[in-house]
Amino acid sequence: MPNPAAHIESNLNASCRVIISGGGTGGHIFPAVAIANELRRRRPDADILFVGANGRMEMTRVPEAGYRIVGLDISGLQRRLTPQNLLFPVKVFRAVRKAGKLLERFRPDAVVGVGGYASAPVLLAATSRAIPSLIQEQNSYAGLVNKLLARRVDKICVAYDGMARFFPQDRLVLTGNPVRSEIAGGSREEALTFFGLDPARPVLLVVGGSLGARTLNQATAAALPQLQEAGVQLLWQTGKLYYPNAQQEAAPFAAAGLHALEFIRRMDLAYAAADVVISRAGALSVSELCLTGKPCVLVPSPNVAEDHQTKNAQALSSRSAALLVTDAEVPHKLYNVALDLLRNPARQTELRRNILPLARPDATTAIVDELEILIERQRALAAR
Ligand SMILES: CC(=O)N[C@H]1[C@@H](OP(=O)(O)OP(=O)(O)OC[C@H]2O[C@@H](n3ccc(=O)[nH]c3=O)[C@H](O)[C@@H]2O)O[C@H](CO)[C@@H](O)[C@@H]1O
Repeated sequence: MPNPAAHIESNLNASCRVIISGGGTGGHIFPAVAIANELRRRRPDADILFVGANGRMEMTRVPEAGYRIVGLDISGLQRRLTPQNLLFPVKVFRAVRKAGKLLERFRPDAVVGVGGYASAPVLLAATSRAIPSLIQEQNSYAGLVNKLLARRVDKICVAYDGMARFFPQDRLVLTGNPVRSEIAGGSREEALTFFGLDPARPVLLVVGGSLGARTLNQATAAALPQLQEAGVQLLWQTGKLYYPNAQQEAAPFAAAGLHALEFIRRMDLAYAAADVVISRAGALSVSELCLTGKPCVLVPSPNVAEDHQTKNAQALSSRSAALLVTDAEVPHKLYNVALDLLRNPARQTELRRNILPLARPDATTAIVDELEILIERQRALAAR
């Protein structure tokens, strides 16, 4: 097995060296990219290295964002008894050892964990070497890795109130979720040209989270004739797994402006093009909808820990800042609600007015402020 540490060069003259670890889904990866971008904006010579899990989404998305990434061979513990589970402790042991070698070679001033498998070995190795560490927790219900490591790390940046039930109060900072800075800056004109859409007709964006959502895809496939009839254009993000089918289903509607897309790299333009968004209620999707002020129908995934997406969605729907349709209601309700909203500009304006104040545009800055404190502390210690 190749040793990832062996190939890593580190810039010992950089004003700081930081490792950012974690991933698995976009909800972990893109906040990590937002943190890296802000650190690089402040310190253009910062040496930033990502560590992810081999085979997971971060191994392609992070290089696309312009950063180096090293993959560890680590996966999650299955929730039932499987042969892989018997090997789990061995895998963790090996991953922690590799992470340790990586740290010794790269010599980071600080390590950031954003949740997901790869953050566990890196944070374990870092904290046992007294390297300063920071966790960013995106959800109102703490992820397993973050919960397990909370007592070992220096700072825990959270997006919701009430997180002291998971994390030690003395390390907690309420910052909000870091959203990539370009997300709210897309121009509608550029977006319509980019996606080849007609400026005279409304646009609906459907996003099933970074992996796609079966229920949304089934309902969207069934609604294609209705959308065409209504003159609505569609950007339908399907996720990798569902794309081959969805592409076939959408092909006859392409001339009417209804498009299936596996993954949207330019989410800034997708939001800018959209009049209305149907979305899963993952933490980052919700933060981005707040920041872009999009009228939206949220459909929380029922398959996540402690039903946290329902809580994310209710935080908005209870303030009339978004509409909520449950996963079970989707087949008979979702497209009636979405089409009503598309036909009702006054309701769109009301939702926009209510969702915008819920954004936390300074979240990334606040997290990188915390990170810089750790970096400076470490540099001061090293200079002694
Ligand atoms: C099923 C599951 O486990 N979902 C979790 C996962 O969601 P998931 O990975 O779907 O994450 P979010 O909804 O929080 O964020 C999705 C991110 O991917 C980006 N994006 C999405 C689609 C696309 O085509 N292009 C693109 O760039 C979005 O702009 C956003 O930045 O992590 C979130 C944050 O920990 C959790 O709240 C979710 O409950």
